[in-house]
Amino acid sequence: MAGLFITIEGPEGAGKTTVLDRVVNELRKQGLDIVQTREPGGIAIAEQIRSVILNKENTAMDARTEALLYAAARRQHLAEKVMPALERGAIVLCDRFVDSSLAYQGYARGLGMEEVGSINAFAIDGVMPELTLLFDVRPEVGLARIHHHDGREVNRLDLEDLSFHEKVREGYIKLADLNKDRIVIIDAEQEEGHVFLETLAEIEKVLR
Ligand SMILES: Nc1ncnc2c1ncn2[C@@H]1O[C@H](COP(=O)(O)OP(=O)(O)OP(=O)(O)O)[C@@H](O)[C@H]1O
Ligand SMILES: Cc1cn([C@H]2C[C@H](O)[C@@H](COP(=O)(O)O)O2)c(=O)[nH]c1=O
Repeated sequence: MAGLFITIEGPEGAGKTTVLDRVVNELRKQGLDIVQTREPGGIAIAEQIRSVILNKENTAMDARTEALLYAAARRQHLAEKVMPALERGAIVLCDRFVDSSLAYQGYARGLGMEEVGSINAFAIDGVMPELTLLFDVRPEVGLARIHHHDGREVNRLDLEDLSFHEKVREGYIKLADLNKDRIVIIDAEQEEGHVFLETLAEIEKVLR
């Protein structure tokens, strides 16, 4: 595939969406063909799956069902949006991808990173990002941010206890250790402007 696939990862309230919006603006000003998207979601079918997974009423959802639904949404989003964009040579910037499933379902939920990796191998069929930026933030900082963010709906995963969110962060750090050639850690507790500049610089490195 001719394009470039970049993902942004991190715990709740890390600032991914805020910084991604600024980065996309900047890169579009440079005349680049940018597709900004997110998981779960990004296209109608995956957004419908998202609303099932994140619905606060769905407290009975089994952990494996949750993992499978994320993988299903991922497959549809890849097939319908990401792969066609990469094939035409675009730069795809995606808020979350398979590392979220490994950190949240594999590590924090305890399903196992390998097991969750296996169901996702079927979904992604070899498509992996060239670069992943991991926005690292302590969960208490990230959660405080989202609770003060007017208009941001608190979803089923946000409501997990602090120890779950601590495990998510731990899972991400393990993934970064295992994938040093792909995952770059950004200190997301810095002031937003610094996070933006560091993110842009990392992306520009792979664009060169
Ligand atoms: N570096 C920063 N310092 C302080 N606040 C920030 C920073 N970056 C973002 N915020 C604020 O934190 C809140 C959450 O940001 P944002 O929605 O971008 O996070 P996110 O990583 O996309 O979260 P989630 O994945 O949980 O939806 C927003 O109110 C945003 O303005
Ligand atoms: C892709 C993916 C996401 N999650 C979790 C992470 C968040 O709690 C929500 C998505 O909400 P956001 O506001 O868009 O960040 O879903 C997950 O557990 N596993 C995944 O694969």
